Parts: sequence; structure tokens; C-alpha cells
Amino acid sequence: MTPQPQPTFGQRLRAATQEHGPLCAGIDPHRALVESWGLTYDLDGLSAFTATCVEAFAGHVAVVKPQSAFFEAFGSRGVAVLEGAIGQLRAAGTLVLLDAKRGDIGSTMAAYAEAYLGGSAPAPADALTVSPYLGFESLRPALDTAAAHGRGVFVLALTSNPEGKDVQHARLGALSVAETMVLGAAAENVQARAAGELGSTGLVVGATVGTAVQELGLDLAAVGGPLLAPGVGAQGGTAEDLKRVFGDALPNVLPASSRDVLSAGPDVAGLRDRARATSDRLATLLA
Ligand SMILES: O=C(O)c1cc(=O)[nH]c(=O)n1[C@@H]1O[C@H](COP(=O)(O)O)[C@@H](O)[C@H]1O
Repeated sequence: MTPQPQPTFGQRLRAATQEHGPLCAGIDPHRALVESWGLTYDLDGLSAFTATCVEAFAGHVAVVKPQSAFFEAFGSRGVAVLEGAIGQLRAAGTLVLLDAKRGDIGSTMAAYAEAYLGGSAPAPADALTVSPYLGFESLRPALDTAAAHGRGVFVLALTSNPEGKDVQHARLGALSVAETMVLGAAAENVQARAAGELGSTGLVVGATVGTAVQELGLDLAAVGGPLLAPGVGAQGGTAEDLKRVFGDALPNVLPASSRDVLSAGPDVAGLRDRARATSDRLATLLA
């Protein structure tokens, strides 16, 4: 019997958002949030916070995005909590986008790719955020490792923080730095686009970037991959902003929200309801 080709990350993401709506729910255990849930800001509090998020989100949202920094802050035992959560979410069929924004030179990038996306990664994620400021092509090991294992990457292009534009709007000859990321991701997604499918190389474009997409003349619809839009909620990004920022690329947008959703905890049902309501609202907008 001929083995079936494994589904790509883009295919799995499309199916997940069709089933659950477009929300990417963040797990960002900030000290203030953990304490507002009545937990102590220590390893026990981190574990309890994470377990509540997993219970609320697993099987109920399309994608969960744990922010690695908040787990790394507790050292190897914090990372073990993160690895446990990744495993539980994926076992429930929920896609995990690990937000670690890794970026380095080729051989070191290859080690990061193996660590998070490889065939023998200890706790592989379905996708990883990556930082392209050592050059788009420095990401090659992550792009190739992800593709080989049906996983994805999200490349920073226009980040939601106000300082991002100092680098991302800068021009390299005719092209802005952001546009090199758009063209790089589009090239990775050519085959998927030709097949009428969502590609597995995504970009990060914040919901808070105002008119930057238009000013820089970026063709986000041509990327052919998912467009992670953080900044919804706590950073001030609204559903209306998503419309303005993304225009005809709206169907590929994966809006991400962390604090705004997490503030509905610690009650599991309350947290799940907030995530579902946010996802439903966004689904109507993106339809
Ligand atoms: O890659 C990201 O997810 C990301 C990119 C970006 O441009 N801006 C941004 O806020 N993020 C992440 O998205 C999350 C935003 O959290 P909230 O502002 O609480 O919704 C954090 O984990 C950020 O690190």
C-alpha cells in the first residue's frame, strides 16, 4: 500500500480554524495575571495556571500559543511545565504554536529547528515563531525541518510593538525589510498556493500596525500562508483594526490574544467561554 503523504501544517491549520474558528489563544503567565487568579507566582502557580489554560482551551480553540519566555523564567522546571502543556494540547488535537521567536546563524538555527520542529524534538510544536533579522535565508533550517515534518513557522514581519518599525520599515534599496519577509514567505508557499491550499510559512503582522501595510505597499494576500495577528485586546488592537490592516488578506488571518482572554480565568468554564466568544466574534468578521 502506498503511504499517505502527511498533511502539511497549512492544511491542518485550515481544518482547525474551520472547526473551531480563527482564534489563537495565548498562554502568557505574567506575574500580575498569575496573582490575579489567586495563585502564587512560583512553580506551583505556574503549573496550576498552565493546567487551567490547557483544560479550558484543549479541543475548544484552533491554536494555542504558549509564550516560552514565561516558562523559561522558572528555569528547567518551568520548561518542563511548558513541555507537558504542549504534549497535552497536541494529544487533544489542538495545534500548538510555540512563541519563542528563535533566530540565529545557519548551524545554530538548525539546532533550534531540531529542538522544536524536528523528528526527535523532545516536545515538538506544530509551529514556531522565528526572527528573521539575521537574514530571511538564515531561517532555512527551520523552514526545511518544518516542511519535512508537516510543521510550520511564523516569521516576524511587522511586529505589534511601536519600536518594530525602526528596523521593519527600513529600506534595502527598493524593498523595505518587511517586504523581504513577505516575498520570502510567498516563495516558500508557492507549491501550496498552486494547489489552492494554505501554505505552512506564515508571517507575524500585528493588529496594531495601523497603516504600515498600505504605506509599505505589502501584498499580504500574495503570501499564501497564515498571518498571525497579535495585539488583539490588551495592546489595543480591535476587530476593526484587523479589517483595516489586512484588507483582502483577511481570510488568512489568525488573530492572537493572550491577556484579554486570560483575564477571564481562573474559572475553567469562564476562560473557555471568553475564548469561544472571542473566536466567534472574529469568525464573523473574517468570513
Ligand atoms: O509573535 C508573537 O506572538 C508576537 C509578535 C508581536 O509582534 N507582538 C506580540 O505581542 N507577540 C506576542 O503575542 C503575545 C501578546 O500578548 P497580549 O498582548 O497579552 O495579547 C505575547 O506573547 C507577545 O510576545
